[in-house]
Amino acid sequence: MNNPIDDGFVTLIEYVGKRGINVEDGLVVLLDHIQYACKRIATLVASPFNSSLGKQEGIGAAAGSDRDAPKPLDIVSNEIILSSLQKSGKVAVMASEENDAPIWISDDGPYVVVTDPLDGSRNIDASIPTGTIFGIYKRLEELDDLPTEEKAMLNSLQSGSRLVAAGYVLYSSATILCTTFGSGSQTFTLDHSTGDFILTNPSIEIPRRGQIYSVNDARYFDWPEGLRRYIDTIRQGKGKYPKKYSARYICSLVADLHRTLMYGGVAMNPRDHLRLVYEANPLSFIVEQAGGRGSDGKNRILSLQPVKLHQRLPLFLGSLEDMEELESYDDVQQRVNPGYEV
Ligand SMILES: O=P(O)(O)OC[C@H]1O[C@](O)(COP(=O)(O)O)[C@@H](O)[C@@H]1O
Repeated sequence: MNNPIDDGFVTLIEYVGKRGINVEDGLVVLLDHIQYACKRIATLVASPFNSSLGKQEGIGAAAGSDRDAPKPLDIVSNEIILSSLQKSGKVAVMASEENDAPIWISDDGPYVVVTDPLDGSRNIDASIPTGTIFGIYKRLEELDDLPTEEKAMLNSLQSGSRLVAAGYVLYSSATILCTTFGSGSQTFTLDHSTGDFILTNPSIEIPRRGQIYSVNDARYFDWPEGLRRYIDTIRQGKGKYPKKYSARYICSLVADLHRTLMYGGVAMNPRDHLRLVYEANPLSFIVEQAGGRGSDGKNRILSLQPVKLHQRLPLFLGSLEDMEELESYDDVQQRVNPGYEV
């Protein structure tokens, strides 16, 4: 018999609280705090007042002079996430793009969180989509007796193959939370009327083939020969899939990946730019769990052992068949990486 009070909708917390999948109670608590932080960030990026943050003394100037300098919203988003993780009582250490070193939170927190709190933030002034990325590991108890700084770093440098969960939140026309707990990938859409993330796709399946490539192709002349040949081939419809590919590039990693998950194809940044620990690893886990592949052009991302917290690498994410074809060109990593201004 149908439950008379069952409205057919499943919220994120109901989903992880056993209606969808079985995860540890501690992880449910942690996710609840992460989703709360992301809802606050969603409000912030859409706020009419966020541009005034850029006028805070010292911050705006730094952002204007250095392309990699944190933008004010990056900093605020970082603080929002840190505060939620602290309040969860479930986190030992947080490693973020915005902090030089990991932040030790609690000796008995069972989890380690790696995050890019606000990716694509240089797009904010134009209201282009942005995103939050996170990955969750278990704390390595065998490191408990090491000095704090050391165990904070080693816990944060776990290989992506040890992720227990990962997610991203896309702040766009809809706010979408995409997760994986290692058994498929799911999406939830924020219902602004109730403040709940509602399950909208319990099992994302990236098409085995797409017809879209996503890359900043102003860099064409800095690309290696293999990558040029690959892109020239697929855009002329001369690849293994005999259709002419289209290009789409938002320049916001989460948005470019989300579209790729929905429609198939490849999203790439062939130069050493994106970060292994808190961008490539969590997103590769999600893509693999959706049936796709994440690679640096040669190796499976999740098999790489991080050696530095802010380690950069070329990143290719997408449909299985497109990725196999791309990698068969061998020489697809952009080795010259001149300082692009925009
Ligand atoms: O300038 P490129 O090589 O096109 O890089 C764009 C990529 O950089 C990002 O903006 C991230 O870089 P930042 O962390 O420096 O903001 C991604 O969102 C985007 O996909």
